[in-house]
Amino acid sequence: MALKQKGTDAAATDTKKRRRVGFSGTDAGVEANECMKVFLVRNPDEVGSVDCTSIEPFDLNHFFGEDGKIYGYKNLKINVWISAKSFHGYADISFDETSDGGKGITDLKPVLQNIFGENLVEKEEFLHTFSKECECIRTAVTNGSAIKLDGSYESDPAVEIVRVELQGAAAFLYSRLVPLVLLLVEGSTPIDIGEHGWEMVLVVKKTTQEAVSKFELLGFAAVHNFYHYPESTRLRISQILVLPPYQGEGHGLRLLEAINYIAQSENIYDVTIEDPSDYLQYVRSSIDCLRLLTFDPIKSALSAIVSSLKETNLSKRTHSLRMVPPAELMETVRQKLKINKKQFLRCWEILIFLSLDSQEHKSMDNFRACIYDRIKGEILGSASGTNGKRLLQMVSSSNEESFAVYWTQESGDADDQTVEQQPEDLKTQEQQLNELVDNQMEEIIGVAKNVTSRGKDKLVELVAQ
Ligand SMILES: CC(=O)SCCNC(=O)CCNC(=O)[C@H](O)C(C)(C)COP(=O)(O)OP(=O)(O)OC[C@H]1O[C@@H](n2cnc3c(N)ncnc32)[C@H](O)[C@@H]1OP(=O)(O)O
Repeated sequence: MALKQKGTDAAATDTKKRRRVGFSGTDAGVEANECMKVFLVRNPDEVGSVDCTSIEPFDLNHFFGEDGKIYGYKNLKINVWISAKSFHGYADISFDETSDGGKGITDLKPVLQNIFGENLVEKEEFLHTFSKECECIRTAVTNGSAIKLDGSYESDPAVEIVRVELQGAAAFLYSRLVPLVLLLVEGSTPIDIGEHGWEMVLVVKKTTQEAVSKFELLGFAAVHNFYHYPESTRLRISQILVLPPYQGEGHGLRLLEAINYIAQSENIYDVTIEDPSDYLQYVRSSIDCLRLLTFDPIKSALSAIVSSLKETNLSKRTHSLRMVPPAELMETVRQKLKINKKQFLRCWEILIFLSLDSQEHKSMDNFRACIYDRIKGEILGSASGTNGKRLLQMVSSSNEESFAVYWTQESGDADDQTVEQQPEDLKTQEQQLNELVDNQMEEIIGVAKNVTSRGKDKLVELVAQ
């Protein structure tokens, strides 16, 4: 890590020699997101340059204290280069002056250590890693087994998917990847590689020069195999990351397909994803809907619900119409496709939407009314009818969903007495519900569009049922 005051040489890194100046007024600090940049580099020539691939961490602020700010520096710049070959990092820190303007001078070293750990090295060592430390990917890959998926990477046979147990060389590789995981996978913490049952699925690109194979890592997923009573195993995708230069090229999708393939070929109980990001959920639902479009057992149940949505008038309903599939169908989907119940329910709504004519107002209104009733039921749960409930959470059965918290306006419940609520500050429960329904409709429409553009022929078959 190089720490330097602008206009001075490396010798000036001694903090004691730094000139201290006063800030006019209290030091407002600078957000880490504004002064820190991270670059992914493939060769030594790029080190020190800010014109190479920069990665966009979801939020650097959260590494820096409660308010995400760095105090005591003028014109601070933190540039970190990460090697795409060994995943070592080198940090260059520069600033004009330091001064305690009332909030101290943030000690940057421990924060960077928290993110980059032992991967962070001095410049000279970092430059050496490009020739010396290229082996960690190759060693991990050589210990793994390739997964061949039909139609996958036909256009680029150099790209391979490899499955490795998370121990030895693979565990070492994972430890090198931790900083990228922390920076790019929101809310992540390093997985405990000492725990039994972890594996990684890697996407790598192989180049062979002078009979020596070299591998470039494009992405990976960390997957946990855990026991399911009485005698099966579930697969939980804990972290999935496609390196920024390669995102949007289909690698995330292939990783998910490879994991589905493993689950089906080894008769795993089902596949779950731990707290999926919105985009990952979108990619996952797109794939699962496409798989379900050609899965015959869903067709009759789907066509029955579609018919009732076309015929019923739900606008004056006294009880809710539920769009849930039959329990035995959920079980068949789990057994054959390894799609867990929660995920199948999501896809089920998307498939119903895809089977409806968006120009037919009645069936679309009915569809929305069903989504509304479902969300309302999830939120109010057993408390429906007691509208005064102040705080509610939606908890997933598969332990993979986010929580939602709602306040309602009505009082009367003992809990309400503890919170001072100004009616003008609150949205009504109805508004909150409608917002949620709008968001849900947006998600459904987003996936439906993608599925339509990629599976037109399969869709024609489905709608013709
Ligand atoms: C559990 C967790 O880890 S949650 C956190 C997930 N990870 C992150 O957020 C880290 C940063 N992001 C990433 O690493 C990646 O963006 C990921 C893993 C989320 C997705 O991987 P990517 O390689 O970027 O996505 P990929 O290219 O495979 O797919 C995305 C696009 O291809 C489309 N696509 C391509 N082929 C197909 C196909 N056959 N069927 C359906 N969709 C397809 C997808 O629909 C999507 O299109 P769009 O965005 O243009 O509408």
